Amino acid sequence: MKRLDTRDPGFEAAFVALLDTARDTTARVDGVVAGIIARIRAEGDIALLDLTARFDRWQPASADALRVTPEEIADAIASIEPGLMEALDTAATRIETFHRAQMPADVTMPDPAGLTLGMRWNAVDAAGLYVPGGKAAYPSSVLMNAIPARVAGVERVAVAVPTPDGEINPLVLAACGRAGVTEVWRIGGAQAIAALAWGTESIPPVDKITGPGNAYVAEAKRQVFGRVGIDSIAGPSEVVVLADGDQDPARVAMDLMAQAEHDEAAQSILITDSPALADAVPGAVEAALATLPRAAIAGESWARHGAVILVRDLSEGAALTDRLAPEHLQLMVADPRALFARIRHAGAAFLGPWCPEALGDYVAGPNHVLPTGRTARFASGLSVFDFLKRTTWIAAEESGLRATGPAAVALARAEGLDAHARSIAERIGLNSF
Ligand SMILES: NC(=O)c1ccc[n+]([C@@H]2O[C@H](COP(=O)([O-])OP(=O)(O)OC[C@H]3O[C@@H](n4cnc5c(N)ncnc54)[C@H](O)[C@@H]3O)[C@@H](O)[C@H]2O)c1
Ligand SMILES: N[C@H](CO)Cc1c[nH]c[nH+]1
Ligand SMILES: [Zn+2]
Repeated sequence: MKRLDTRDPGFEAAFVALLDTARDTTARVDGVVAGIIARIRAEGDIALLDLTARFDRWQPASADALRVTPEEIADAIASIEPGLMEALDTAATRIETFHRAQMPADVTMPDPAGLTLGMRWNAVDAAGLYVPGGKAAYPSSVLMNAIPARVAGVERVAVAVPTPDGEINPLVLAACGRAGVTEVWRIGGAQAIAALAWGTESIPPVDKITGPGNAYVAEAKRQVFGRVGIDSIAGPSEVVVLADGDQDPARVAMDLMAQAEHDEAAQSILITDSPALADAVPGAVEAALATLPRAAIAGESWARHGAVILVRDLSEGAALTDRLAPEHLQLMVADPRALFARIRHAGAAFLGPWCPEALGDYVAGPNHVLPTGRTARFASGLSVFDFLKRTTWIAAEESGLRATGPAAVALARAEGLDAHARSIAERIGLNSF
């Protein structure tokens, strides 16, 4: 864990180093990922089976075994104890309500020149949803991906989830069932992203790939972009807790560890204007780690990428937060709304000491698939918009073409594009030359 203080002369260099640190598990994974994608493109199912055996330690008998059967989904649902199924249902209902509220309306705009202009939203035909499964199972990520896809109206929804050692978490399958997903593939990592993007003999390609994952998944999504659409780069988890001196160090510590326990490459940062809190939290983190089953992962993340930054005041903290553009931002201060108004770059914000980030991971309603690695400067969390695209349209009668066409003809002539000019001019009897 790094300790920084904005009063120190070396602060700016240390902060820039923190911003620039690559958090990938193996420093650079782009070469490995390019090799995996090339193999899937060249060899299809054979490569998929081989890479699944290598990285997930599971050797399927044939490509048919890669697809989860409807009976397996039904059995999984039946095996979940009712209280847990109720919790899944609460989460699903709340996520659906929030995402329904996001649905945009089509636009139709009659215009005084006699044209009618519009914009229509359509869902993509097929979406591939990546649900991580290497170090933890994520039933919640099934809901966060599949519900917006369904609300947007995507016809084919295919889930890819790795099954390390062949084991699949029943709650993941139950979440697929609850979200109405019937196409589930036991594949993970870069090979899953490549298979969804390019297709194999058994897996038809999709148009858009969404969902979080580790460094290999994030890099694979980056590399297949263009062949398919992607949402954001939702890589190893991050949180910035911006807290004042009235906060309980133990609660702050547990919130930091809640993201650290995802991955050794996760990053948890405390920014505070309170020297006392800055002094207390590292000890509270050690105390929390002593009680956490995933202490090895969380401790490694905290040691490698954690930071405590002491600032002169909360405005300075807000400015640093904007530079970090974290995936999650917790504002544990007396007036969180006022402070939030001064911060522009974060994937999702959690306002007040009673709003731990983990609430948003599961049941609040907004999506937990969020941009990481400072990409919240330009990207947003997953939403129905990721499964929709716009088609603009123009309807013209003769009068509308006569009113607006001459200007287009003039511009087409100026660009030297004769066919453009004549396609309009000859319709309205204008001498184009
Ligand atoms: N940003 C978000 O919205 C969000 C949400 C949930 C989870 N997460 C993140 O998702 C990630 C989940 O990671 P995970 O590892 O548990 O599951 P994962 O499914 O993302 O990755 C597992 C896969 O990684 C591949 N892999 C592992 N080691 C490899 C190697 N050496 N070479 C090639 N491929 C390799 C394997 O194919 C394996 O199937 C965590 O970083 C977590 O923080 C992010
Ligand atoms: N915090 C993760 C996003 O970074 C999402 C998640 C799922 N389950 C628990 N947490
Ligand atoms: Zn989480």
